[in-house]
Amino acid sequence: MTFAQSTYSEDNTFLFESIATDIADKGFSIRPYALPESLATLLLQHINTLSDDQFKRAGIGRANDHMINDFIRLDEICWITGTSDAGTAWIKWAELLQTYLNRHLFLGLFSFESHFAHYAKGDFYKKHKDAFKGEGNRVLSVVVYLNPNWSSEDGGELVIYDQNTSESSLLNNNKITVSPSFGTIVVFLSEDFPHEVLPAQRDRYSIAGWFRLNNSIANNIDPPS
Ligand SMILES: O=C(O)CCC(=O)C(=O)O
Ligand SMILES: [Fe+2]
Repeated sequence: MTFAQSTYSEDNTFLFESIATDIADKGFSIRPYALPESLATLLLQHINTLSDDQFKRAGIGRANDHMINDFIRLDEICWITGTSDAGTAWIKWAELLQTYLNRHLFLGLFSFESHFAHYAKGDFYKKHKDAFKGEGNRVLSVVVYLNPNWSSEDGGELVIYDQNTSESSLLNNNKITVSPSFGTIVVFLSEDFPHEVLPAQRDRYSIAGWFRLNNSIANNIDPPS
């Protein structure tokens, strides 16, 4: 059995159940150190083998609207296509999550796209949304982090703005701050949560992915990315 196959068969039921419950309750889920260890390790090993020129400056917008904007984001990305054991294992895991969430939350998730991201020292991604209402496009965002021994001085936190939190969290300005620590998983409804990445003080590695609707169902002509 290859590593990819063994990761595929690992039992994720408890994890997927907690993610589904969180999404149903509040629209997002933050699960520290939750990615199956074998998968997280495989992804980290793989990311370490990627050379600088396999990463490209990330843009904003899609197709004709696509552009690089230094004031909005500085990270570099590498799309995951499943040509490596690690990429295949990751995509399989995401498919299992997709199937589970469709079965339990009826989200109608149809396809998945994802990329590795590298934020070098000083890089950030300003407050943004991953999708806009009515575009019928990205439904659910997932981010996992691949940074062993991340400390608070290393910055690079993900800040999620929750417009609907109860009064008890008003003290935090309706902000949820997530450390990009190894194996932490964040999942949220793409249209509902503006978020940003604070400047990283050292190299920060992650995967960002999006589950989408079937675009023919969403009645939206989907331009290639
Ligand atoms: O890396 C993160 O914490 C989030 C990245 C992000 O928001 C994005 O790529 O859209
Ligand atoms: Fe984002």
